[in-house]
Amino acid sequence: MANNSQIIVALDFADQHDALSLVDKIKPEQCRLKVGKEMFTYFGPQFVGKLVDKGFDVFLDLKFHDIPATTAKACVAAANLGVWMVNVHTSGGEVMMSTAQEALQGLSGRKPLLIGVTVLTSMDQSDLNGLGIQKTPQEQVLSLATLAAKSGLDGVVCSAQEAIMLKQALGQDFKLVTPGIRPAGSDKGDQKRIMTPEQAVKDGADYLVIGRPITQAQDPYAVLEQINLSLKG
Ligand SMILES: O=c1ccn([C@@H]2O[C@H](COP(=O)(O)O)[C@@H](O)[C@H]2O)c(=O)[nH]1
Repeated sequence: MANNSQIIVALDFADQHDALSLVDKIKPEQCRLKVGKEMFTYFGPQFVGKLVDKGFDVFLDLKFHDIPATTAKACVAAANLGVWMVNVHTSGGEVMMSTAQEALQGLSGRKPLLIGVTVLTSMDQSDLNGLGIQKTPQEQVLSLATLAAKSGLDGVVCSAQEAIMLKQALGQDFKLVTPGIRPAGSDKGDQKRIMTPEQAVKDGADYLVIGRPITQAQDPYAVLEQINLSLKG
């Protein structure tokens, strides 16, 4: 069934049963799901397979970053799990990104979207300076996203704060996947470049990655529904 929800719920749980009890109360039409490093390391491909079998679009957020051949083979392995989206770090460079995309394009069957991580939403100017990077986060995101587009990727992970700039520079079809989404009044946690769901969509974000504001809420389903409704209006 077609899924039009722009929300990707980040399942960051140490207990598989906690994650599945949340998932079992959600329908695939209400959101997509993200499996990241924590749950993949604990529960592996089997857990991903359970979500795919339930009919969810799954974003496997493992942020591959390695030599081109290894990265490409990891992306193919992800595709073989039936995931909808997979990602690499743009800082792996043009050859790494284009090799991964070519490997996915060579597969038969549905190809997952390949997305490049730019500057983590938990980082600000001082974090970049600590890496010896003097550019602003916006400049660094633009430069890495431009490289991702040149390498043939389908889009990037960035903050919604960079959405207007990236849509102008790289076009409407280049997908923007934005973590660091915080409904008004919710806790920032370790996120630094944040935006509300409504503003993110207004600015051009295609997909909103939302973890703790939903998963740690007293009533996660109510929060998910409320955000879905706010995006429709
Ligand atoms: O730049 C990035 C890339 C990935 N993430 C991931 O998104 C979720 C965000 O969760 P919240 O609880 O809503 O903060 C999390 O799984 C991160 O690993 C990101 O935050 N920023």
